[in-house]
Amino acid sequence: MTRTFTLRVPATSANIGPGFDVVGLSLSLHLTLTVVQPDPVPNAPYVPTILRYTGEGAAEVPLDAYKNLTTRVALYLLRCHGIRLLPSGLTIDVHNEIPFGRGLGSSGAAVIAGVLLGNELGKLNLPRERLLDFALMVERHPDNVTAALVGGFVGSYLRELDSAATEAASVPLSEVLPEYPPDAGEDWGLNPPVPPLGIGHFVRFAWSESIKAVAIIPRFELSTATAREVLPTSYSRKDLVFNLQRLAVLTTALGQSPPDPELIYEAMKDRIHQPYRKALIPGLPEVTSSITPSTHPGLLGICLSGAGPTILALATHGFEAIAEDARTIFKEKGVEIDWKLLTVVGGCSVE
Ligand SMILES: Nc1ncnc2c1ncn2[C@@H]1O[C@H](COP(=O)(O)OP(=O)(O)OP(=O)(O)O)[C@@H](O)[C@H]1O
Ligand SMILES: N[C@@H](CCO)C(=O)O
Repeated sequence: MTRTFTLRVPATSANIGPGFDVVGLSLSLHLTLTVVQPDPVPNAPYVPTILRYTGEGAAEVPLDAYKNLTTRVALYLLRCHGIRLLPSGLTIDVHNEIPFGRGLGSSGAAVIAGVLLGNELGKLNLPRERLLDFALMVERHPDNVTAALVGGFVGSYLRELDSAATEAASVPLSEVLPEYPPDAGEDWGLNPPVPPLGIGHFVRFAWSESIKAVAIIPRFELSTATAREVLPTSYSRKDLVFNLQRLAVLTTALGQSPPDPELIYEAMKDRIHQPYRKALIPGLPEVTSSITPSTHPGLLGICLSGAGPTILALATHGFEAIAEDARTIFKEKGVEIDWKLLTVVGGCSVE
C-alpha cells in the first residue's frame, strides 16, 4: 500500500546572546515535507525521487535528491543501516517558511528533516537521541539541531569522546554526505562513517509563556560558515567569564513569570561572537545598543539570532515599535528588513 507521511520541523534561533553553540530556541516557522512512498514492485526498474519545493529558498534549492541537503542526510542514515538508495518512486513535496542563511536555523531544520526522513523510509525506529548523533555528524554545533528536534528553549553539550570516537566523529563532511552521480556503481555507499553513540546531550529549560520573539530579518544572506570564519580561536578569561555569568542567569530568567527586563537585557549580552560579526552585519551594534527596555517598554533583551544577520528581540509587548525602530536604524545603514512576530513552539513531528 502507498504510504504518505508528513514531517514538520521548526525554525530555531541559536545562542540567544551569551550561549554561543550551547542554547537554541524553536520558533513558529516550519519546514514541512509531505512524502509519498509507493509500494515496492518486484523487479521493476528503479524510479528516481521526485522533489518539489515551494516557499523560502525555492529558487535556489537543488531538486536533485543527490544534491539536496535533506535527502542527502536521509540517504546517509539509510546507508549507515545497509540501505544504499532512497526507495524507488518516492515523491517529496517540501514547503519551507524558514529563510535561508539568515540565522533562523534553515540548515539545522533541513538536517533534522533528513534524519526523520531516513528513519521513516528505512523503518529504523531510532530514538531521538540517536537521530541527534546522525544530525551532529552533519551540523557539528548542537544548538540549532537539538532545539529543532526537541523543541522549546534547550541547552546542549557534546560529550568528550575517546580518541577513536573523536576520529569517527571528525570525518570531513564530504565523506558523511558524498556527492555522487545517480548512476554511481554498485559498490557505492558501502562503509559510511557511522556516528559514535551519544555525541550530544541536552536539557529543556522553562520558558515563560508571555515571551514572544520579534525576528528582524535583513534582506541579505550570511552563511554560517562565513560568520564562523571571523571568530577568534581563543578568548580572554574576562570575556569568557562575562558570557558564563550571563548564560547562567539567562537560562532561568527566561522561564520566570513575569520575566524581569532588567535581568534579561543584561543577561543577553555577549562577548564571544557578536562583536566579531558586526563587520558582516551593518547596523548590528546600533540596533542592539539603542533598543533597550527603557526606550522600548515590553522589550526584555536583544541579540543576534544564530550566526545572523537576523536580530532577535524577546519581548512581552511593544513588538511593532521594536521592529519599526530597528527598521529605521538598519535603513540608515542601507539595509532593508522584514520582520515577523514568532512564538516558541514544540519540536519536530512525524504524522
Ligand atoms: N530546506 C532546505 N533544503 C535544502 N537545503 C537547505 C534547506 N534549508 C537550508 N538549506 C541549505 O543551508 C544553507 C543555509 O545554511 P546556513 O547554516 O548558512 O544558514 P542558516 O542555517 O539559515 O542560519 P543559522 O545556522 O545561523 O541559523 C542554504 O543556503 C542551503 O544550502
Ligand atoms: N552557534 C552557531 C549557530 C549558527 O547556526 C553560530 O553562532 O555560529
